Amino acid sequence: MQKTSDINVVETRRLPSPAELLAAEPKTEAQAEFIARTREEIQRLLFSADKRFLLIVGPCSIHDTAAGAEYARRLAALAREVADRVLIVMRVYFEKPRTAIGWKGLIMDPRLDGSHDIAAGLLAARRFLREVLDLGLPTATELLDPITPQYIADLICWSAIGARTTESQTHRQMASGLSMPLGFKNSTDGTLAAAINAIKAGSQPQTFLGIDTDGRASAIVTRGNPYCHIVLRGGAKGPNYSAAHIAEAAAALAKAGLSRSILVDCSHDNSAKKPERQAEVLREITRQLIAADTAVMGAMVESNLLPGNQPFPQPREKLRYGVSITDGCIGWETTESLIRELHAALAPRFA
Ligand SMILES: O=C[C@H](O)[C@H](O)COP(=O)(O)O
Ligand SMILES: C=C(OP(=O)(O)O)C(=O)O
Repeated sequence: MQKTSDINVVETRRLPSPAELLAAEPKTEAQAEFIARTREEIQRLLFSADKRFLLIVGPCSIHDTAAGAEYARRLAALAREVADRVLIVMRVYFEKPRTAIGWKGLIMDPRLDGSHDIAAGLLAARRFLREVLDLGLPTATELLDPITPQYIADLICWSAIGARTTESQTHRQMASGLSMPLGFKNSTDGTLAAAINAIKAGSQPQTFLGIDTDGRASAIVTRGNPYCHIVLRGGAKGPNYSAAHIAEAAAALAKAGLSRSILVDCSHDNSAKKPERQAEVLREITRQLIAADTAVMGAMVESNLLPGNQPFPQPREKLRYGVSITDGCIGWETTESLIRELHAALAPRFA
């Protein structure tokens, strides 16, 4: 018979089922309690009276878990110092959405060589998340492939749907079944409508195709995620973190009957992809926060051990330790002083 399917498929590699991976790298009772407690704290910060500031900070992507762990240790110590006014959550990003092509993250290609050993990537991701949680540091990630959550979502405290996928029904349905507070980024063109529609869809019950914990194709029936919100990340026309932009976004949310909770991503088009500009974005939203009632509940910053980024692909042995291979980041020294500055600037809120 004439072949009509799999014409462009070279190979189908079986992966362990989610249940098998969870059994190989199980979460502990203490980790489960920490995750549940932190998700509740984040929910309170975003949607009710907790005045603390939510700061999601960390590398654009984790490509070297040893450097990631060093970063996590430094951040955990600092997080404890500022915990009275700032809730710090580490960016632990394993899946990278690409504008066109490029390395798609540790889960998809853990050896950074195009071998795409996804089974090893999923295991590395779970191991690394558990390491971060054991430091007492909450975890944040972008969920990109709709199958990934079955393997790692139980270890995630906050998640994002990225600017390139906020308009996707598949991702909105996935969000409706996720157990953690979740931010939809505004679209890459800077418009808010897709994110607002995504919050509506993500907070409703949905039925869609997915896999169960044994990896069997299944109809997944969800309850709706009540903790969806928007993340402003700027767009093709420029940044969207000014007081006027925030007021406009808050009005659009209110008009749609949604809660006025906003996070600002200091990176991406809010910093014109110039990592050092993130400091100015964070300072500006802190000023807004102190000056008046604002819908901004927190921010996101891309930071690594060392500043900037480095070209990739290149041979692994030539990569500089602690430097991003995706978007440019601020380095640890700047990160530390910026977080201390934020903590000091927030004092009037707690007077
Ligand atoms: O945060 C990461 C990047 O901005 C995103 O993955 C897109 O990257 P690219 O435009 O380099 O493909
Ligand atoms: C890809 C990211 O952001 P955005 O979806 O806003 O481009 C990111 O935060 O890594």
